[in-house]
Amino acid sequence: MATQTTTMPRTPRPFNASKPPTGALPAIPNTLNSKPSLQALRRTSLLHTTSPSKSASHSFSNRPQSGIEGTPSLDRSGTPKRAVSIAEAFPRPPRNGDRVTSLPPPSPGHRAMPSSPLASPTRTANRDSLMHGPKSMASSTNLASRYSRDRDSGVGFLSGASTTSGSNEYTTSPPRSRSSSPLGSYSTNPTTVDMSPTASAEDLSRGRSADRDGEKEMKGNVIVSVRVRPDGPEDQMSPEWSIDGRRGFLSYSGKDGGNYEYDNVFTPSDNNAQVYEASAKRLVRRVMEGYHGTVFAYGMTGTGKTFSMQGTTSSPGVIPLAITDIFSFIRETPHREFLLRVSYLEIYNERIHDLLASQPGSTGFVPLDQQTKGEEIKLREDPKRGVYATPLKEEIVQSPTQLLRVIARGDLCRRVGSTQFNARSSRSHAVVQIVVESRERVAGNGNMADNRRAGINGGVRVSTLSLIDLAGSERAAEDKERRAEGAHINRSLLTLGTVIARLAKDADKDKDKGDGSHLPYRDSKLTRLLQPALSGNSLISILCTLSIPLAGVSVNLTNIGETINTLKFAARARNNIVSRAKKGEDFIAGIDAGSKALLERYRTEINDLRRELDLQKKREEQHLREKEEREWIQEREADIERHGEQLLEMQLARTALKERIEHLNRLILCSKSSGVNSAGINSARSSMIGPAPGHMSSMSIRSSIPSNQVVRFSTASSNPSSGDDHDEDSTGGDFNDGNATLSAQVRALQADLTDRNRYIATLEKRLLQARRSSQSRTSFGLGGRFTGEVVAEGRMEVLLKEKDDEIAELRARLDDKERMVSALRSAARKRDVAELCGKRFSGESELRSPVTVDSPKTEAPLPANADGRDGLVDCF
Ligand SMILES: Nc1ncnc2c1ncn2[C@@H]1O[C@H](COP(=O)(O)OP(=O)(O)OP(=O)(O)O)[C@@H](O)[C@H]1O
Repeated sequence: MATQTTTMPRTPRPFNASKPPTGALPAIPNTLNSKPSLQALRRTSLLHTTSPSKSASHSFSNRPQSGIEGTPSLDRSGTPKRAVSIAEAFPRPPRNGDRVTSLPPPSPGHRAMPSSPLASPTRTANRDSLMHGPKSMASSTNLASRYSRDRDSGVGFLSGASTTSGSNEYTTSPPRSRSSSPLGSYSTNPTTVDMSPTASAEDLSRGRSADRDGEKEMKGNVIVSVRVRPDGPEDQMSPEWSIDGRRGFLSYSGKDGGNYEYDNVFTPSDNNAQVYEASAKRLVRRVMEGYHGTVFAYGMTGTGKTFSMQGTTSSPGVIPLAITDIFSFIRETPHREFLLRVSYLEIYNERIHDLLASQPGSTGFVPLDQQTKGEEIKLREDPKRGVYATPLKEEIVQSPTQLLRVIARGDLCRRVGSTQFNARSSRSHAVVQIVVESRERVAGNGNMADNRRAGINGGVRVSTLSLIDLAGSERAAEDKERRAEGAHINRSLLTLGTVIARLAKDADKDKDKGDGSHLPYRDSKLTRLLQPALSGNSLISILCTLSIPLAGVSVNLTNIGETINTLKFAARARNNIVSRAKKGEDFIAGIDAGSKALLERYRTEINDLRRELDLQKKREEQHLREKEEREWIQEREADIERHGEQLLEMQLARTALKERIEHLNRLILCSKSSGVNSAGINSARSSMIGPAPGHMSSMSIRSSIPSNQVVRFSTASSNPSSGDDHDEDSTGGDFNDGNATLSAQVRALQADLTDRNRYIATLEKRLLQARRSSQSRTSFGLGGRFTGEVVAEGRMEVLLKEKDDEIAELRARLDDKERMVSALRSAARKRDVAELCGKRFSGESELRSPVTVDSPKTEAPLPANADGRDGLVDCF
């Protein structure tokens, strides 16, 4: 026996690769002791066939009275069966078709099955073909919908199209469920109809309808199926075994044998697709509608649990088919939005490991003790969430491929070991958990406000689908490690059996309480994890796998015992588990879903992010506006600076002008002073001095004459002794060269005046331009927007006004100058005249007496002004 372990990906195990175990197996508590005879079974079968309508009429009234083990009537005859079901919420799948696998075996061509599981006819189809004659085979989807229609019409099973396979003939089973009996001998099964406020209208109407006529078949929330692994051709099976797949019966006539009835009995010829269709498909769809659902495979090692749950590439099992259906449902339900998250854990040697957080061995073949495993997971209990494992990695998945990939990754980390019965035996219980969150889709952001606007009050609905592949029960192995693992596996399975066996008593005892608090759920991690499902909060489908020996093959009694234990386990589960599963309420965000519904949290987060995005956008716009404003301000500041520079320039020009004017004034005064001592001038002055124009000019000029110059003039003029032409030359400065110099000064002054006029005109023009551009910028729509600009504009106005004033002043001065120039001219003319006269006069006097020449000098010395300046100034 190989004892090596591996983390290699699982590959399909070869058909009949292992033999059934022969070792001792843990005993399952047996609360059902009777062993119905094969005759009783046959009688039942016969009645099933001949009077199908009875099933409906006895749906709720009687418990089965047959001696079939697994029906509560065996030990609690007459006691109402406690199986609870939602009205149509989790309907039983159609019964098996013509799958009676009892001796004598069917004809060889009877079980010809199509190779593709999805395209293959289902058992229900087979049944249909038998009842209604051969018809073409429809797709599995069509079959499902037809099944649904028939169920609603009360027929309970497929009708209509079907197919024959070769020359096979099939019969359709009558509508029935575990709560119904064609014999009319089943005890009453008090069925709980989910009339909770969250039940859909469809559910309610179905419930009412079922209550009303009592003829409609009520569907159980707990489906128990048995699958027989093919150990060889079915017709070579041991004659002690009889399988009626169509009716869900299985009997063993050997030692400790009995007759058993289940919701489904799958023969070796049934493939994975058929198993899924009948045992899990409707559960999966109900999970999508808001119910919690649990599917688990139980059975002896090597009997096909993993094969049924995972399947192979060519024959996908329950898990991949469920995943396909989940996404089909999402596609078919456009008015809701979904969020799926998946976790994958294993219970190995009573320790929980997160398979999604673990790393598989890189070499692919790593001894168990060397396999890297993630952090140990603890189980916690919460009133809302029930029992859950934490911390557990959950991955959000968006497509079937992604989900399958995640699970495949977890599979790589699952502990697998070689045992006597299975080369790749699962050494742990593996739990895939898919959490489905859904909510009504609304236009807008999908927040609660949008919901209210759309008239939708509901929040997020959360449901969980648990798909569990249990480790197989096995006898004590020779290998120490395998033995230790086996002990843990067997102990947990034993606890599971014990809990299930005591569920019936528990329900009787704790009708009021019903919390199962005294049940040994805590004795193993497996039962603790399954507690919510076993205690009634979940729809359950249990698939028990077993292997039936071939005829003539020596049978190990231990194997037989283990097979019988599996059958008993299944029977008890079917009778004792009571499911009160209700559709999950829609959690309103912030109340219940706060910690649970990721969808709501994501929606809230999306809304928050959207708000943040809007805010960001606004901030960006604001930033852009501010930037533009800054740029505008900078432009204005540059303008102001430019204006400032221009102003400065103008100020400089003005200063230059002032200086020049002063200079010119000085020059003019000097030229006047040059005539101070001249008699001609003095005499002319008396005629020049008029009260009117000269006075204004003199006042104006005097005001701008520096006092030192005046003093100089005064000194010169107050010295009569030296006041002759010669003296005048010495004190007259640059212009003391007589008449010619005076005319030159006048010309220079005129040129200067022209220059200044031109310069002032330029200044005026520039000022005008500056004012205009400033005004146009201000009126460009931005004027007055900012205080700084207003201030700047105000300052500009003031400056411009100052400039205007200055120009006016300059103009006035210019006028003065012009007047002064014209006065000078006329003075020059008079002087010329005076000189001429003087020359003539002096020529005559020279002839007579030279003394008279000095007379003008003494004649009228210029009176000094009050400030001591030369009085000559006043002649201007
Ligand atoms: N219905 C079936 N049809 C074809 N092959 C099957 C079927 N059931 C099981 N097998 C084969 O039997 C072998 C053992 O099956 P599987 O590993 O699924 O058993 P198991 O119950 O999971 O065992 P363990 O508890 O040791 O993990 C595999 O090779 C598998 O391919």
